[in-house]
Amino acid sequence: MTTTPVIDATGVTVDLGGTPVLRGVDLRVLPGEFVTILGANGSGKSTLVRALVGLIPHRGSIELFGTPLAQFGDRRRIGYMAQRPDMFSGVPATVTEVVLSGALSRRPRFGWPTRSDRAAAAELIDRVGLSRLAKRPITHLSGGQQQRAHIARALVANPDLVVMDEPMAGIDAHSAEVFARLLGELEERGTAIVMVAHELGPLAPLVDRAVHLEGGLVEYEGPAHGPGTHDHAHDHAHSSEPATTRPVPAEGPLGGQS
Ligand SMILES: Nc1ncnc2c1ncn2[C@@H]1O[C@H](COP(=O)(O)OP(=O)(O)OP(=O)(O)O)[C@@H](O)[C@H]1O
Repeated sequence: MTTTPVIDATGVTVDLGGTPVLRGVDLRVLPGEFVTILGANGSGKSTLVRALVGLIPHRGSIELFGTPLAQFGDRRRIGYMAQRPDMFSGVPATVTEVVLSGALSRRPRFGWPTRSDRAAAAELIDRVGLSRLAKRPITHLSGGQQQRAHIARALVANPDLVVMDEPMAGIDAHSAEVFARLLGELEERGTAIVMVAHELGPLAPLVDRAVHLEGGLVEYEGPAHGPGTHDHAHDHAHSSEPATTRPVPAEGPLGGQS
């Protein structure tokens, strides 16, 4: 029996402002896989995830859950978190409203939040440590607290695919551990995760595969090495690199955990 990939992208090419930003990227993600997109600033990471969720036009082929992107209508199966999400910055929405909006936008028909939507939102707000701030306008929260609210928003509809662009930016060590536990639970339930990251920290052991972009091309694809995936003492003894996950050329087949 073959498993339908959650994402099957071939030759994804994107031009922005007349400049080629992605130049034929292939990406295949299976249910339950956690793939991290790495690369220097400007290498095309955000452009790739935005193309994958249909936010910007592309050439090449993208299929989600076996359906071409243009025909894919089941948006509630996808939890997306943009880089530095600021869509609520001009709106006096509370933390609860922001998190609940993640459930509403993924319902087939727009409607009032159901009791289970509210329960799911309250649980996630609690998990990310924002219960005390649930009724506050999101703009009154610190940057890291807002980031945690947006993480809760992306996960509230129990998606089958989570796409996140640098969700760890600005969140503290304890919140990163909580986030790792949430993602670990999703991964166990078969949710696929695609995450743009510069540092993985406690997420590193969850990652199945790293895709490293350079100049809009896949420069490396294979196991992610870094803290949590191999010996820390070895890192400190033999490397002066910061505590970040840096892929190295693969020796084994793709998709394996080192
Ligand atoms: N609207 C645009 N018009 C023209 N060029 C753009 C546009 N948006 C992005 N770019 C360019 O596309 C390239 C890739 O940008 P992208 O945001 O995908 O990079 P990134 O790898 O996510 O970087 P970072 O690590 O800084 O978030 C950059 O060189 C950027 O300047």
